[in-house]
Amino acid sequence: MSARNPGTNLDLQWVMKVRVNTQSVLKRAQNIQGLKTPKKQWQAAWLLKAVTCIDLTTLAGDDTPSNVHRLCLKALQPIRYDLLKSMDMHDKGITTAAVCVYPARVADAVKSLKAANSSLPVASVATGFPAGQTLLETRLQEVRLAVADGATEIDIVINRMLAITGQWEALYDEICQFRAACGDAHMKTILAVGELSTFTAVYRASLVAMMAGSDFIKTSTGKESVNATYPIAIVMARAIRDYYLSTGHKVGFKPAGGIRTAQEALVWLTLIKEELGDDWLHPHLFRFGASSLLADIERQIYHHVTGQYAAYHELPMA
Ligand SMILES: O=C[C@H](O)COP(=O)(O)O
Repeated sequence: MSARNPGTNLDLQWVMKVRVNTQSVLKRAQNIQGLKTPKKQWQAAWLLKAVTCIDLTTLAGDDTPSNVHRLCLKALQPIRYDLLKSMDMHDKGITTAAVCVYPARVADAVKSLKAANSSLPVASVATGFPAGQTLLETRLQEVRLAVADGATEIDIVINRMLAITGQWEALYDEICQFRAACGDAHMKTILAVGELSTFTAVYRASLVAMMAGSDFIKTSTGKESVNATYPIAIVMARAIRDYYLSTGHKVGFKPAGGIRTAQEALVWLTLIKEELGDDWLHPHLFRFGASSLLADIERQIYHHVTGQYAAYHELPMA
């Protein structure tokens, strides 16, 4: 990951003066979706880039040490070796950016990666994921325990009640406390945008999260009914850009929830390139939070290499 965002004091005046123009955001999103995405070998290259930006995720009630182990092995060899060899990419060390699990599974992931002699980061969701409706002390302790178990990235969820009711100072204070509890672990702040009522609220929550020292802002838990959408991403990307122009600190962006196809991944990369520029097209500033995107990307790469579509059973998945 890159240099950390140290955060700033809460600038409430800035937060409150923001107004987002819904129509122009929707128009921009349509415009981006209409742009041509790369084809042939350029598409394959972009898809490999997408792979390196995935936080390969399992966040299920029935997660066990063995499926976390499989997830880790898949993160370390995300694309079948023979396919990479055909593209002369077999020796480029392509892995996903991280694995992402529940706090209780962090130790399993750390153990599997260590056994594989890998330093791939383990990200843990925390702070009462997905609802964030546990007591503050419990949420803080969850962060500390995940870090103690070896997580080097923590995906916190914000207290939506504070954002929905406009208690920005209280939200800032909570996120600052989470940042302190993270210590050296990088903090991604999940806004759960599907539960915030307006684009203006999304922009304000993004700003507050960055002022409080988030290293990334992330759209969703994947458990809300509305997760990562392109219009919301534009609002968050503009907040990231404005924060960078004002403070000089680059904050990363992580869309998450419902991103399943290679074609969507290409649109997301286009959106980031258009809105934030090439600096953000790297895992230290951009991640996909996704549990099943990799399967489709590997399938498209199989098609690129062989000219045929693989059955899902031909590609070993986490
Ligand atoms: O942070 C990651 C999300 O929970 C993943 O959501 P997904 O299962 O819809 O890909």
